[in-house]
Amino acid sequence: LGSMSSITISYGENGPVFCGMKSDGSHLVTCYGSNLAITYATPAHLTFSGLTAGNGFICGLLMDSNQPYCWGSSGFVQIGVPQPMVKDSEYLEISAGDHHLCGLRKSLTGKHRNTSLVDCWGYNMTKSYEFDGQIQSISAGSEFNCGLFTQNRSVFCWGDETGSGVISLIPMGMRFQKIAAGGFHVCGILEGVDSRVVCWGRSLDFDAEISASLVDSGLLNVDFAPNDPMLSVVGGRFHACGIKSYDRGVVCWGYHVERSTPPPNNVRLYEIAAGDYFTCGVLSDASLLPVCWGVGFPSSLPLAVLPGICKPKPCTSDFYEFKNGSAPCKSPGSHVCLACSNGCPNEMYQVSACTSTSDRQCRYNCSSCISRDCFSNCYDATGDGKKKGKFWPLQLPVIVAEIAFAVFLVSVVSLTSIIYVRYKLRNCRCSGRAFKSKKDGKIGSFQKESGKIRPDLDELKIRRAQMFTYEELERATSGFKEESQVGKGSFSCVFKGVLKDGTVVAVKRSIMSPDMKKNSKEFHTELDLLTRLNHAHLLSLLGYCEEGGERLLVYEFMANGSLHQHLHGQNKALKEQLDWVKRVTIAVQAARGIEYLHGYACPPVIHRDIKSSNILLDEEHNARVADFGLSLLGPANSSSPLAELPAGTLGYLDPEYYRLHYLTTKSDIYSFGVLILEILSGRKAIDMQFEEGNIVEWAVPLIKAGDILAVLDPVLKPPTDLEALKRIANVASKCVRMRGKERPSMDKVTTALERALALLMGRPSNEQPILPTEVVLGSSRLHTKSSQISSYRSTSETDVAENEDQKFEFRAPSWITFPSVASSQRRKSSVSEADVDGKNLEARNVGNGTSAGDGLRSLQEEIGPASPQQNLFLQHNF
Ligand SMILES: Nc1ncnc2c1ncn2[C@@H]1O[C@H](COP(=O)(O)OP(=O)(O)OP(=O)(O)O)[C@@H](O)[C@H]1O
Repeated sequence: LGSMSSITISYGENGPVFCGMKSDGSHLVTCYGSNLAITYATPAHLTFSGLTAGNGFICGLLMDSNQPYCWGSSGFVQIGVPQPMVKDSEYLEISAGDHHLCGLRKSLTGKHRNTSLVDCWGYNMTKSYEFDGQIQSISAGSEFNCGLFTQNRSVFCWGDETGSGVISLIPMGMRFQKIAAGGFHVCGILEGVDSRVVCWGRSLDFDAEISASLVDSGLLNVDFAPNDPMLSVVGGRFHACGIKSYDRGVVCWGYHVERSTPPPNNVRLYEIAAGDYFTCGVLSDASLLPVCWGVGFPSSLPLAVLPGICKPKPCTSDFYEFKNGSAPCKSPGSHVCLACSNGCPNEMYQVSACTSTSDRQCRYNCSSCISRDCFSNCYDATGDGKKKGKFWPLQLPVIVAEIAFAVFLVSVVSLTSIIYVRYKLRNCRCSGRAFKSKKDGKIGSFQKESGKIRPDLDELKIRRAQMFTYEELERATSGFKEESQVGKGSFSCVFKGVLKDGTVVAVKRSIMSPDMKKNSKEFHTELDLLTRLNHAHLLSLLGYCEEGGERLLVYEFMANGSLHQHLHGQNKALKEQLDWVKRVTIAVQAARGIEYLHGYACPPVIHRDIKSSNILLDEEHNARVADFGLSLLGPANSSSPLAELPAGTLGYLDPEYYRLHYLTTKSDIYSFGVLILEILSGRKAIDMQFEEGNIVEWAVPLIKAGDILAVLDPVLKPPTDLEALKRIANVASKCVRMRGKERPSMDKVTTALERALALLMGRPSNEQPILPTEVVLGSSRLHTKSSQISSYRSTSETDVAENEDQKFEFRAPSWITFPSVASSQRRKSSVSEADVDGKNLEARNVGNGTSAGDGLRSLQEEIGPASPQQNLFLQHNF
């Protein structure tokens, strides 16, 4: 949609893609997004002078031939050079709508010099159009196009206006600097100093009844076009955004759905481009990175792009030449011209006008500061004696008042904190004593009864991470001697240790690598996350030590090591120990741990390194997910991915994330799918001793062909009824689908695994909720706790019991804890096993629109016929 630019956004059922011309002056294109047909086909060696995009495709204007070249997929616009192409025709500008592309031919000469030709290709549009008058620029909407005449600065539009009314609503007698078409509307910036925006068309028609009813019902929000002077404007499907002239800030208007990210505050942008439901802009700083807002796209992208098109003529007045150290344009005599800002933001005055090489400069007016920015700037700028003299008399009273208020505030806060801490310390001492007495009394006898030497484990966990000295841990692990070592990771060694009080722990010691920064980062990530997370199937952190260059983490000791050791170790007996019920139980428990990370931690945690060596087993083979060194706090909404460089382990790494750097919780789902295949087959994720070394490539075709027996681990006898394992294999093959969007979410995976486990154990359960975790899975962890509580209660020490109860309350601060309820009980949503077991997943995705989605759909029904692709995209995104 819109006009040709250095950045563009394609949309459609295969997902959005942002493309931009590289910032290095090479005129090459770089793209980012989930439509593989576009990202894979992005030409690596073709150079372009500008870009435009439609539904599922991108087109660029080739630098060499001045002809369009398109890539991606479209049923209407030919990929490559669109045809039919009039021989030797060259274009000044191209612009794409949903399913069409138009190109403005280079100016004609001679007696035709006052005629303009526009060639279009695609849906309902393939034709050469001739217009009287010179056209300066063209801009494409969903199913129409508009042009701006050079001489009288008036706008004309052509195409299908059934849904938009853009042709009949064109404002008369207005002169425009530039125009931008959106889905069903057009906006233009008026000539003159006020550079106001005027929009017309049905999608921004605020009087329409439909808009009013949707706004009233709270399904959509509508903002009105601002009166601010604008430098640039772009149109999305039902919204428009502009860059304000005085501060290069961004403002959007039109419709936006509740869940959409608002335009960023306090950023300055050079250029913007709109997709259908989101918009991106290039930051006006040295980074030249895009930032995005709206629905369904990351908020920042890791690729620097050019902020404007290279044009083969010098910049006119009102424009200045963009320079970023290196030359932004390859061809000599070409320049990127950026519009000069007009005016200055509040509290500022203009110190220099826009020149041919720089924008106008503004400076804070220190005598009328109100905002913090202004104060800090003026404070910094007081090297100038005169200013200083003027500044202090005016601002001194304000500053004195502020300092007095701050001192008062700090005193109140400190006093409250001191009272609170003293109160807490008193409680701590009490519970400490109580605990001691418990240890001497009933509790001690309980521990004796259970025969375990884990006296302070729960106490440690309640206090979250305890700080250990290096000396303590060195002593606990007998000087980190080799015999104490129980495992080794890429950046750490793990030792078994016994603390002074008898607690058996695992101590993870970072290997001193040259990349200390990375070590330290992983250490702090894990420390930070684990002190806040709390779930029966996540490995608990007991403490840490950070002394000099040493980084140590102290965990509960998992007596049975890792799942990897069991499945792939030398000891065959270990493998046989894990029968089918135990293996599926481990899968369910690990799934619950991950489900907690994705669905109950806020914001969600993406583990990024799910694999069998990170699934640890306690003395009863209950699973805990471990190793959070790579984890990231994900976006609250999994439809808006993070832009992250890939990290993880080969064989488990989500291919979509690996190739596109596009990270959501669905990347963990892929790794978990690999883990299930590993559990079923006993094969490693990558094992080159087999002809097909990649477990996914090997197992998925067999599962799809229904040959489950060929996949199952030959070490174990297959169960008599294969149904449960078949279902699990099907879940795995859905988890490892190439496209993240098509993989099930973790709660659906957990439900399916729980039901398969019940089936395997001879309790087919389809409707009734599954028993609480620990009952089905036999973990003693919570039984221990409840028996502890009841044993405390049975004593006369009621105060002790209360204290213990308080401890349980205290265990769940900002993170939700749900250690004992089956996921099928937790979830109110009508997730059925069919979601993952096969039949309804896709259908459900499509039909599961939220109320906002319904709102948009009805809006679309009202304002115009949506193509099947549009419908799909709407349904998918809302
Ligand atoms: N709490 C624990 N109790 C018992 N053994 C453990 C514990 N934590 C880790 N281990 C053992 O140490 C091994 C290494 O763990 P670590 O988390 O450092 O690395 P990794 O996940 O195997 O590898 P990488 O760090 O390269 O991803 C584990 O596979 C496991 O066998």
